[in-house]
Parts: sequence; C-alpha cells; structure tokens
Amino acid sequence: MAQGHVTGRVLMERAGRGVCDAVFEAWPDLTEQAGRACILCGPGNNGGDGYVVARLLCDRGWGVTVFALGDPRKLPPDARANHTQWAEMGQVRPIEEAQFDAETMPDLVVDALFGIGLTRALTAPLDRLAEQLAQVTAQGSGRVVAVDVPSGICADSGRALGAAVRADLTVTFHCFKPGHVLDGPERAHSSATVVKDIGLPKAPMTSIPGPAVALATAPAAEDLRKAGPAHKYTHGHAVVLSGPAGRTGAARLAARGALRIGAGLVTVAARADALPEVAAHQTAVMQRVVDDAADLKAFFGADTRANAFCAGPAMGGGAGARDMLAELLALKRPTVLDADALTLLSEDQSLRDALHGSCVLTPHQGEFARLFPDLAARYAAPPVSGPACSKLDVTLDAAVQTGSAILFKGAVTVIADPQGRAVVSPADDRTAWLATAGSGDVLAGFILGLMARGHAPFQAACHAVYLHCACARRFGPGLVAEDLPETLPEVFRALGV
Ligand SMILES: NC(=O)C1=CN([C@@H]2O[C@H](COP(=O)(O)OP(=O)(O)OC[C@H]3O[C@@H](n4cnc5c(N)ncnc54)[C@H](O)[C@@H]3O)[C@@H](O)[C@H]2O)[C@@H](O)CC1
Ligand SMILES: Nc1ncnc2c1ncn2[C@@H]1O[C@H](COP(=O)(O)OP(=O)(O)O)[C@@H](O)[C@H]1O
Ligand SMILES: [K+]
Repeated sequence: MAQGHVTGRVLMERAGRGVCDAVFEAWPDLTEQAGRACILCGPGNNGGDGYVVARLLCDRGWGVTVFALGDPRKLPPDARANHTQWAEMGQVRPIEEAQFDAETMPDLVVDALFGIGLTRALTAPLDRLAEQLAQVTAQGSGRVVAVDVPSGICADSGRALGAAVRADLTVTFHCFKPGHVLDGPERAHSSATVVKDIGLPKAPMTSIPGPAVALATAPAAEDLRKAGPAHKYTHGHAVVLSGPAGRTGAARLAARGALRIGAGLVTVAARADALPEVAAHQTAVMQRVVDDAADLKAFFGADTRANAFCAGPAMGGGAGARDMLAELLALKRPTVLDADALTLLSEDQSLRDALHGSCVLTPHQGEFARLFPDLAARYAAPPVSGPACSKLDVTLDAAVQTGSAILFKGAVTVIADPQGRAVVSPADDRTAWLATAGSGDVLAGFILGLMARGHAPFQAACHAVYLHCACARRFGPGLVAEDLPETLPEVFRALGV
C-alpha cells in the first residue's frame, strides 16, 4: 500500500486519524466527554484503518469494543500490524458476537468492514448487522461513520451490492471515488461524505488510491470573456428549432439561455403559425419562419454563420419534424439534441446513423432508456458483484455507440464523449431545485450558446452543466427555469469573467 516515499503504515495512520478528526468536526458534542464506540473491522486494509481508529479513540479515554471478521493472522501486513498494536490495548471479539439494539447502542459505530476492496454482496452475519444498524439509527440512537465507503456499497459505482451499511457520515481519503458522487437506481447510503487529506500528491491521477472520477469544474474566465474588437458574428449565431403554436416556451427558454451565455445572435426558427407567439415574448432573440425541411436548408444551408443548432425542446414528432431533423443532421454543424429529437432518434435508425461528432445528446433517464434499451437494462439490473455497472459506464458506452457526446441528466449528471473522456456533476440540496419544468431546456440553450461561441461539443456540455448548477446554487430555493439565464451574469462576475 506504499505510495512513493510514504509507507502504507503511515497512510493508514493518517486515514484513521482523518476518520477521528472528521467525527469530532461533524459531531462536536462527542468531544464533551469520552463515549462508547464499537468498531467493525474487516479482513483487508479498511479493517486496518478501523484498528487505528480503535487505538486513537481509546487514547482519548473512550470505551472501545472491536469486532473482527475473519482470522486476523490473514490480514494484509499494515492492517495486521495495527491489529497487533490494538490487541495490546483491548480485546478483539468475533463479528458473530456483534449485536445492535436501542438499549445497548454505543455513541458511535465505526464501519471498517470493507472499502474499495468490496467485490461481492455482504453475507451473514454482516447483512443482518447492516439491517440492525439501520433500524437502530432510524430510531435516533447512536451514529454510524463509514471508513472510506459504507460497507456493501461499490466504490466504483455507488451501487449497493445487496445489503449495505447506512452511514450518517462517510470519511474518504485524498479524493472522492466515483461511488461517492454517482447515483444509482437505489437509495443513497450516506448522508454526508467528507474527504480527508492523507498527504498523497495531488497529481498525477494514478497516485489516487482506488478508482478515480473527474468532477465538473468551473470554466476558465478567459474562455467565457468577450474582449477586443470582435463583433456579434465572432461569437456565433445560434439557432433553436421551435415547436408549434402553443408549444414555443421550451425553445424560447433555450434561446434565452444561449443569448445570456454569450452567443452573438440567437434565432428561434418557428412555423408561420407559431411566430407571433415567439415574437410576443422576446426582443433580443430573432425569429425566422421555417415551415419545413426545405426552408431549413434554404435559410441555413448556405449561411455558415449559423454555426450551432438546437432541436428537440417541445418540437413535436411526426414526419415533418423527422425530415427537419434529418436535414439538420446533414448540415453536420454543432447540434444539441434534446427531448422530442431524442424520441425521434430512438424511432428511426437512419436518423441515428446521421449522428456525428459535433452532436451533443442530452437525455434524462426515460429518454436514455428509449435510446439505449440494452444499456438501460444493464444499469437497472440489481448488481451482485463489483465493480458494478454505473451511470458513468453506460454514458461512456452510449457515447461510443453514437459517436457523439452524451449528457445523461438526473440529480447527478454525467457527460461523456466517444474518446472516453467523462465528467460527473454531483448533486446537492441546491441543485435539487433544478428539478423544475424547463430547466433542461435552458441547459440545452447553454450548450448551444457555448458551441456557437466555438467551444467543442464535450467541453461545451461540461461547462454548461457546471454553469447550470452554479446558477441553481446561487439563486437558491424557489428557482424556476426562467431564473437560470437571469442568474448567469452574477455567476459570470463571481468567476471573474
Ligand atoms: N490504497 C491506499 O493507499 C490506502 C488505503 N486505505 C484503506 O484500504 C482500503 C482498501 O483496502 P483493501 O484493498 O485491503 O480492501 P478492503 O479492506 O476493502 O477489503 C478487501 C478484502 O475483503 C474481501 N472481500 C471483498 N468483498 C467481500 C465480501 N462481500 N465478503 C467477505 N469478504 C470480502 C476481499 O477478498 C479482501 O480480502 C481502503 O478502502 C481504505 O480504507 C487507507 O488505509 C489509506 C491508504
Ligand atoms: N433531482 C433531480 N431530478 C431531475 N432532474 C434534476 C434533479 N436535480 C437536478 N436536475 C437537473 O434538472 C434538469 C431537468 O431537465 P429535464 O429532465 O430535461 O426537464 P425539462 O424537460 O422539464 O426541462 C437536468 O439538467 C437535470 O440534470
Ligand atoms: K467501510
């Protein structure tokens, strides 16, 4: 477990200390007087971290009981050394003797059964213990801290391989693992996760213990800035295809998003009967009558200044919409495909064959399942062994299948491209306010606007998701879709744009 000049034993000591520090930071009341702790130690290095925690709590005067799984003589060397050190201070009882109920529940239970090494579902008596713990803590007794990952949860995917410990706090080391930020079809297993530094170098990524994940990061201010002698066409002309009369709101939201994010010009292309409705609602956004595929080709085919398109938000289906989409894909320009465009794609193989490397597809879970039924089935199947199929895996596979960037929406959003790059945008209580009608349309507009400004599709999608979440975090509770583009100027200022 050694990393460069640092020995595994030192890393394990720091990990155990990190867990203790995080516990007392999260629950300052536990510092007031020495309490009682129960440590569950597994057969690997996660168990080793547990023996360090046992020793450190005992040093603080806590009453500590350790239950161990398996034969301690078979522990890996660093964990065995910490077991030996603890055995001079206190007892180690077999895990079969562990029992939790409301009367005997200690102040703190430390789950050091399995970390990143979990490969299969918890079996007896661990599944029973996980269940007991969940029942007792649900009644308000005691607290559970998980070392690195709640046992039973796969660190690569965040999915439960059967029964799993429900932790009030998870303490991981160095950086988040994919399982800490991805969501699965199952419930969440830890209320909070904190990362403790154990002194590993920040780069390269290969120095990270366990699986790695790239989180969405803020775009550089200079990538968003407008400066110098540029004119509006320098910043691109974004075009949104609208739905029919009575269904133009989604396209208008996307258009507003594209304009606010800095596209030089934005046009909503609508059928003649829908144009008055579009015109009545907006001023800076332009309109053009586009009744069918022939109009689309006539207006935008030769005009290469129209350099990014968005199709799908409330666009509708049927032959007319299908032909329009076919014409649009034939232009081979940067294109965001959302909502109804995704449904059309799932129904028509020839449209799918026309997808190209400048497309960004933005499905939510339902649209993803229609487009990629095999991947969706693999993701929905209850996992039994690790690493389990994750949202990251299926998004990457979808990108390879289509040859386009895929942005798989949800509480957690994953963006992947056919070259194998992937970024995760994690969820929090503020981004949960994005679950409101039309927020996906604004996101499509953000991607559109950035592509019009010359950002490559995958980059545009990553930046758009980051800015979308940043707007939600900044605006806070009460957010509706219209607020997102209007909050962008504040977000830009905060980023130094
Ligand atoms: N890699 C590093 O640099 C560091 C690792 N540390 C700790 O080490 C942990 C990883 O240690 P290990 O790789 O030993 O893995 P674990 O301790 O997570 O577990 C591995 C052991 O569990 C067994 N196992 C897996 N699933 C099982 C199941 N369902 N039932 C019964 N046995 C099962 C495996 O056969 C193996 O013996 C991390 O999660 C972290 O807690 C920390 O000490 C900090 C530094
Ligand atoms: N808990 C959540 N459930 C669903 N969407 C969420 C959630 N949290 C954030 N979001 C985000 O909100 C947006 C919803 O988009 P979408 O499903 O297309 O809705 P709409 O079509 O109404 O705009 C996506 O960007 C998604 O990632
Ligand atoms: K654990």
